[in-house]
Amino acid sequence: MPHLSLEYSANLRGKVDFTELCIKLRDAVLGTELFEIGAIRVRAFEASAWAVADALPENGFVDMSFRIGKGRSQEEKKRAGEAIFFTATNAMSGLLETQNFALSLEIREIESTLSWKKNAMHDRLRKQ
Ligand SMILES: O=C(O)C/C(=C\C=C(/O)C(=O)O)C(=O)O
Repeated sequence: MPHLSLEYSANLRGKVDFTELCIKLRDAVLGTELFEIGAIRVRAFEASAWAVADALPENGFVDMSFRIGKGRSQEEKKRAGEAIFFTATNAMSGLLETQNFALSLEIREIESTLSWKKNAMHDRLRKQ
């Protein structure tokens, strides 16, 4: 399943609407037309402890990890990454204007022989 997981420093709570950001990122992933709707999962986790750069208390981060199945070309993976990063950059443009914020994204491929899944949503969504 394409999993987009965000980790963020707790000092961003209240500064970013992470529910809204997850929805925007889901839309961005879907918009690439590289992933099935029923497979997309986006979520955000708060890090209650962090130390970033020069450790100023106002320093914060959002780190995104996108885990996907194998089979897409390098160009397709780059396109997906750019769509995600563009959406996140727009959503957090205010933070990026401060000198206390870092945003990152990494795409990793899931080894299919070491991955198990059942997804009850495909049947419903493939009928639409
Ligand atoms: O292959 C994968 O694990 C990831 C994937 C799709 C997964 C599902 O369809 C699913 O979990 O239901 C992908 O498209 O990258």
